[in-house]
Amino acid sequence: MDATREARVSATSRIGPGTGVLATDAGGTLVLRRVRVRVASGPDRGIERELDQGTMVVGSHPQADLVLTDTTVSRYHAELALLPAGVRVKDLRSTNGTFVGESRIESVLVPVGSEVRLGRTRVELLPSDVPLPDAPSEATRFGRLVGSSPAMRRLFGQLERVAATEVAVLIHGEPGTGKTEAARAIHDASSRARGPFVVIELGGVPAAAVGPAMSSALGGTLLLERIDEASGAVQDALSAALDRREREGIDVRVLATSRGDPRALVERGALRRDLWFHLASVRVEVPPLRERLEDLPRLVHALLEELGYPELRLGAAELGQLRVQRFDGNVRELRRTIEETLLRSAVPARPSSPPGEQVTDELARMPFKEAKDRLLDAFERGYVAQLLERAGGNLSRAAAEAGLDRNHLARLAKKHNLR
Ligand SMILES: Nc1ncnc2c1ncn2[C@@H]1O[C@H](COP(=O)(O)OP(=O)(O)OP(=O)(O)O)[C@@H](O)[C@H]1O
Repeated sequence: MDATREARVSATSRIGPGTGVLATDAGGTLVLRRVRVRVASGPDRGIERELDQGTMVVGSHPQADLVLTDTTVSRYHAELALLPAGVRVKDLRSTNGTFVGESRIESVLVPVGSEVRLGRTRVELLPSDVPLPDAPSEATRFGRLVGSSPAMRRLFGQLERVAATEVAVLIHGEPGTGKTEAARAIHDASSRARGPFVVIELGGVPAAAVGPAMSSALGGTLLLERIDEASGAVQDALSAALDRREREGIDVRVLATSRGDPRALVERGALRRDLWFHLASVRVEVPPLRERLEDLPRLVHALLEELGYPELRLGAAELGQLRVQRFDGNVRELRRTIEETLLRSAVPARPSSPPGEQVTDELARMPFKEAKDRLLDAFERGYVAQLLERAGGNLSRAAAEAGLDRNHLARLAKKHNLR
């Protein structure tokens, strides 16, 4: 297998099945991103080729993938590679150079829609997306996320699809909707499930923590929590870490979450554009709870189960009350509401409730030794009284029954005034 072909196969397996790269279009639909490479000037003007997988070598040699007759173009002039984040343009040591804008480049990642120049020929990299069928999943659960509403089943369909690939995914949605759970579930459903799942909260983290987080996720998944809260310094560190990952082939899949609308972040300059290309070519939105109230019964059941009450069911009246809540805090707020309801309604203690029911409030407030003596005293008195009663006051019989020394039992009986 020659080197180019090998690169093509490995690039294809990197971007998953089918031809093209999984991406999200402006309308939020998953698409297979392909690029139409169109010659925009020079003697071959008008020629077009689809770049739908792996790499394309452009040059004047008849065996190049896109052959140009321009005499300022070298035999193997440049290589284009379709990646989830855009198109990598690499100059193959051409005589007259490869340019993006005014800059002569060696290797650079450019967004789809860019133009590059080889010698005197301009080449456009045009989007040529193929929409993927957006069928809702049959499942009503994905990892720990539950829901049977069309909105959640559509999300599950998208999550199943992205879990089968290696692409970076930006998960966005309101607070408490389940973004972290969605990321965890992607990892668990992916081929990296046995590798580490490392979470780094970008709000407030020092920039120096980014590199080590990437290293500790080797072979697994790194979740960048809340990129909308990353400071400029953290964004710079992230950008450097992602570049290094690509250059050195570091084996880490990256997922990210954001509460804010990620596109607006880029537009107002709050998120570096290159991070957008690296992290947000695939975006999935977790819908707010108020838009899927039909999920409430199932969610309540799942949360009760998690809280240790699998046998409990909420009545119609209680569910009705939940339905009129605003749930600005989404599923996290629902969880809190349920916890509070459980406390208020004094649900019987769970089997796993902490030991020490005999410790009354009064005992609990005493110094430890005093409380312990008091409790032991009460136990001794109760135990010995019942024992003697069963033995009809016969000390020897009672001692034998309880496995106690007769004299010891006599002292205990005396101490508690039982004889
Ligand atoms: N669809 C769901 N099914 C079951 N539990 C859920 C679901 N969505 C969220 N939860 C639960 O709600 C809580 C909040 O979820 P999570 O932390 O994933 O939200 P988030 O969107 O990442 O929040 P934030 O914006 O604060 O980072 C967790 O206890 C999670 O288990």
